[in-house]
Amino acid sequence: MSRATPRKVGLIGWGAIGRVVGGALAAGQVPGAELVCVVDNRPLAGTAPAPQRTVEQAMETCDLIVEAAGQGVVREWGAAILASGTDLLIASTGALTDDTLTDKLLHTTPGRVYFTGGAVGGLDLLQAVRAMGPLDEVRLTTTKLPATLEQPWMDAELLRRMRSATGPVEVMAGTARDVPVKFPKSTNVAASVALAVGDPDAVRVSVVADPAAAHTSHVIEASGAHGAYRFEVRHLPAAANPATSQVVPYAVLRSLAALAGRTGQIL
Ligand SMILES: NC(=O)C1=CN([C@@H]2O[C@H](COP(=O)(O)OP(=O)(O)OC[C@H]3O[C@@H](n4cnc5c(N)ncnc54)[C@H](O)[C@@H]3O)[C@@H](O)[C@H]2O)C=CC1
Ligand SMILES: O=C([O-])CC(=O)C(=O)O
Repeated sequence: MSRATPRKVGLIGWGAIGRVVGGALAAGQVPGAELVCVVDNRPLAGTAPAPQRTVEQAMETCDLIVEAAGQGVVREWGAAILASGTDLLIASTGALTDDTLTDKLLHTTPGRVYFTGGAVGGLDLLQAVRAMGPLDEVRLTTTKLPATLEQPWMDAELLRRMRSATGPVEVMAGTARDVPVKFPKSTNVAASVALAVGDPDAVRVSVVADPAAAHTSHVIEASGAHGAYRFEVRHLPAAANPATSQVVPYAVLRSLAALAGRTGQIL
């Protein structure tokens, strides 16, 4: 059953994700949800289908805010949004590698915090498995085009290897605690896996740059007392931002449909 009154949605981030999400909302493609305003730190000059507002204004007029801007927005505004009574759907899950912030977001009321599955699948099942007890081993291997993984902290030698690579190059091996900090705009998926299994330190992550990676791939492998799990996805990158997979805005729209109470939704 749908909610009696539509959810009033504010969107932070008018980029590769936000434009598709905002366009679909404005076109009425998510019954029970309407786009009220858009927040971005760049002037949008009327290019969005709803007025540009500040985060403070969005909190006053919306009952659900979608973050599709970056980890910094989650850190700066997450708790304030929830404290204002506005629900928050987060795409930049990488901010949740900070336990203090995670704790705050999970315990600040009366708003409720949600995370989109984003670019990866299987998180619902891993969360169910985790309810039976901890997993022994969880691995994520993310492979992308080298240019989408370049970071200011990389030394000249690593950049040279990435730029001249003719095959896959591992650019970082670590955990879901430290990888999303090093690649803030391109490895949120690691933090999403960690949210599903309940422990960022338990997820081993390998980030691979591959000049032949026409598709971004994420392979999740997990095992424990109750079984073994493997999820592999290959996505075309979004044209507007190749660090983001094309499917991500549609994952956000699916999350929004669930929050708007769409019947028949797979949860
Ligand atoms: N959970 C997941 O699977 C995924 C999560 N993401 C997250 O979503 C974020 C957005 O992705 P895209 O749309 O591809 O990025 P994008 O770079 O295309 O767009 C980001 C937009 O947010 C705006 N923005 C940035 N900082 C802001 C701030 N402090 N206040 C207001 N606006 C701000 C920018 O001006 C830009 O318009 C990524 O940075 C990443 O953290 C992205 C892909 C997958
Ligand atoms: O996790 C991220 O930030 C982006 C990503 O890998 C994807 O969209 O496939």
